[in-house]
Amino acid sequence: MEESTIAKQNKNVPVLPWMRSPVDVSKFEECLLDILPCLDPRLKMALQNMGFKTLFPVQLAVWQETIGPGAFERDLCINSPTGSGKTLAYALPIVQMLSTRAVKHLRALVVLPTRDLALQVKQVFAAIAPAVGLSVGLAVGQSSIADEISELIKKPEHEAGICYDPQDVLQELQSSVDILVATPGRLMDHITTTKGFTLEHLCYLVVDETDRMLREAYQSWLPTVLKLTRIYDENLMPGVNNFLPFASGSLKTIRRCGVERGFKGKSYPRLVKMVLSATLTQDPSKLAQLDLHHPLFLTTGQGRYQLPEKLESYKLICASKLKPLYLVAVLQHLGGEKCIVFTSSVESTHRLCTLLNFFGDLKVKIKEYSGLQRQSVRSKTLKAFREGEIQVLVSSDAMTRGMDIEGVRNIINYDMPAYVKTYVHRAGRTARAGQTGRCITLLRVHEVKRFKKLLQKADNDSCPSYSIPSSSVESLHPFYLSALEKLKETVQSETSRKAKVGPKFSRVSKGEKKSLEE
Ligand SMILES: Nc1ncnc2c1ncn2[C@@H]1O[C@H](COP(=O)(O)OP(=O)(O)OP(=O)(O)O)[C@@H](O)[C@H]1O
Repeated sequence: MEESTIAKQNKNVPVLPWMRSPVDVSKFEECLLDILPCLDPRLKMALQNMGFKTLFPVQLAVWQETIGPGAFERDLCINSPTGSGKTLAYALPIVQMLSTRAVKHLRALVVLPTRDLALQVKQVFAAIAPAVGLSVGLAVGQSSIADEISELIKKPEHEAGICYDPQDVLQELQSSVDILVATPGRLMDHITTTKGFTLEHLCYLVVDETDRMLREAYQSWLPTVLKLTRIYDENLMPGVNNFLPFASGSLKTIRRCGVERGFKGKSYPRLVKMVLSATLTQDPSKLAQLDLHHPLFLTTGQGRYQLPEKLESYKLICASKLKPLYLVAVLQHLGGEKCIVFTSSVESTHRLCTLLNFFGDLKVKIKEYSGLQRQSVRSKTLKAFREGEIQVLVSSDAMTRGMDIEGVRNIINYDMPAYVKTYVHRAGRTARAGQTGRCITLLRVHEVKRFKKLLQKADNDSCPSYSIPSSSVESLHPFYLSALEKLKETVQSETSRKAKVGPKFSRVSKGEKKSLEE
C-alpha cells in the first residue's frame, strides 16, 4: 500500500478506542412500523398520522440500542448524514420509555443551538408525545420568561383565605412538562432563576448538533447540567448544597449513589445521554466534556463525513466579478424551485439579497435570512419560505444546521465553504429523507483544486460542471449594471443611516451574531 494512502487511513482512524468499533447504520434497512418490535400501538398510530410507514435505518439502529436488546445501557453517540431522521431516532425511544411514568416530572431534556431548530424539534416531540399522555415544553426565549415559566411550572391551587408557608409552596411547585426542548441560554435562565425548575428527575439528556454545541460554552450550560444531575442525595453527601453558588432549594437533586450494572460509584438512576450530529466530532478532549458512560458509537459507512445518497454536487466556474450574473442565470434556469443560496457572511448575505432584488423581474421572491436580522424577522421569513411564499432564501451559515424545510430542491454555494463540515451541513438542507436534491457551488478558477480536495473528504469524487449557456449570462449584463448602481445608492444611504442611529448590529447581541455565523 502507498505511504500516502496509509497516512490518509490513519488520519481517519478515531483516537478513542470505542469509536473504532462502531455500529454501522448503513447495514440497517428501513423497517415497517407493523413489524417494529415493542412499539407502543399509540405511538404507531401517531407516526402513521405523520405519514410515516417505516423507521429509517438510523432510527431502527437507535431503537435496538434503547428499546431493543441494548436497553439504554450505554450512552449513544450518533453520526448520521443530514436528513437521515436523527430527530425521531431519539424522540421515539424517549417518548416510549416515558410513556409508563406515573407522576409528571421533567425527565427528558433536549438542547439545541438555535431557537428555530429547537422549535422544529419540539414539533416532532409534540406530534408523538401527547399520544401517550406526555407534555412537551419549549425554553427558547420566544415569549417572555414569565409566560415561559407559566408553561413549564404548575402552581398549586390554593384555597381562598388560607395562608401558606412559602417553603411548602416551593415543595408543591411541579413541572408541567415531561420533556423540555431548550436553547442553552434560556435553559440557564430557568436553572438559575425559575422556582420549581429542577433537573432532579432527569433521565435523558440529548445534545443535538453536538459538535456545534461543544464549540461554544453557551454560559457553561453543559457543566452546570452535568453537575446538577450528579449531585447525590443530601443525606448521603451532606453539604452538597454548597456545591453550586446559585443552588436554590428547587435545584437540588435526589439522585442516589448506587451500583448499576457494574459501574460502581455512579449515581442511580443513571442519566442517559444521546449526542448527535451529521459531523460528530472525534476529538477526545471535546467529547470528554460530555462525561459519557460506556459510550456506543453509531455511524454510517466508513468515511467520517457522508453526504445524502441522492445528493448531486455540481461546480460552476466563473470569474469573481461575474458571480452575481451566473447566480441569476442559475436561478432563472431553476425556474422558481425552492432554493437556498449560501454566502460566507451576514454582510454579504445582505448585499447579495439586495442586489438580486434590484435585478428586475426574476419571477421569484427572494429574502435574506441572517444574523443581521431580529429573531422575529427571521422567524417570519422562515415561515414564508416553508409555506412557499418565498422561493429563494439568501442565507448566512445560520441555516446550515439541522433546518428541515420541505421542498428545498437546490442549494447554491455562492461562496465556497471553507470546511467540509460546512459543505455537509449546507448541502444537507436538500436531498433529505431519501429525496433527490442538488448542490451547485460557484467557484473561481483558483478555488477548483481546493474544492475537489474538500469534496474528497466527504468521499465524493464526482462533481460535474453545471452548465449555463453563456448567452443567458450575457443577456443579463444591462440589468446587472443598473442593479449595481441601485445597490451602491442603498449601501450609501444605509451607511449614513447607521452613522445616525448606530449600527444595525446593535439590534442583535454579539453572542447571537457569532452563533448565527457559525
Ligand atoms: N420514519 C420516517 N418516515 C418518513 N419521513 C421521516 C421519517 N423520519 C424522519 N422523516 C423526515 O425526514 C426529514 C429529516 O429528518 P430530521 O430533520 O430528523 O433529519 P436529521 O438527520 O436530524 O438532519 P440534520 O442532520 O440536517 O439535522 C424530516 O422531514 C422528517 O419529517
